[in-house]
Amino acid sequence: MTAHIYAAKKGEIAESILLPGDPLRAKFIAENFLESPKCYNEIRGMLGYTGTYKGVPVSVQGTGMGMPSMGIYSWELITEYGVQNLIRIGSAGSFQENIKIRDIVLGVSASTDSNYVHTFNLYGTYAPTADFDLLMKAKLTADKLGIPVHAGNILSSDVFYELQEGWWQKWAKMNCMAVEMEAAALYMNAAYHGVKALCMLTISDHFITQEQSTSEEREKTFTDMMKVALETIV
Ligand SMILES: O=P(O)(O)O[C@H]1O[C@H](CO)[C@@H](O)[C@H]1O
Ligand SMILES: O=c1cc[nH]c(=O)[nH]1
Repeated sequence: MTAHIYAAKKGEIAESILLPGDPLRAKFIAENFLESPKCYNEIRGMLGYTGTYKGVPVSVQGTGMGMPSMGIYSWELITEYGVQNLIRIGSAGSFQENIKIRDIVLGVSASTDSNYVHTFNLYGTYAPTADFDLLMKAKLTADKLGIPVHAGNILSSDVFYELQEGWWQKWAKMNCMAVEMEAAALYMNAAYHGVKALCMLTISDHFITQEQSTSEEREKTFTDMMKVALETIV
């Protein structure tokens, strides 16, 4: 029982979990990929389910948008429910010409404009990083499934409607692949507690071409990423 997942009892959440920002993406995954899914959380509409995938217990939990929300859910899942493997499955905006709409991106590292790191009281600049084992397994799994992926640095931003002129081109110049809003906090919480985390993204919109996905597409059609994530954790 935690402040935000308080109906779930210890043991009702699996050691491995998928974390979409959108709770309805969590519902879609539970209903379409998990066997015998049981909803363990509806508090704040942040749906969480546990079922099995190929016989292995797996949970899927919506985290909401932004670092504070991801910070809360990942912290509670790790510290109160013993979750060990956390894979964020999100959507992102591509900064790069070769990273196209619907492509999948693995966040090796997550640059950020957030101040989430202040809580760890470090002297210097922390580099939020994916767990290497999960990252390697995701890449090998994607290869085996014949699903191409890009891997590299992503940006976790606090601001969706950024006003600064030319802001994304500067990140693009640093070879940053795409922007989303949660991975850096997830990587920090996982590192602090010694558990494994990875952020996997599907490109939902493109800063160069101006292409955009609908919210329904973001909820229900990023199935290649869902498959890669599930096959990575079983
Ligand atoms: O689709 P999700 O997983 O929510 O991810 C992205 O979409 C939201 C913004 O539209 C942010 O949460 C961002 O990180
Ligand atoms: O955070 C996000 C997600 C998708 N597209 C964006 O531009 N930003």
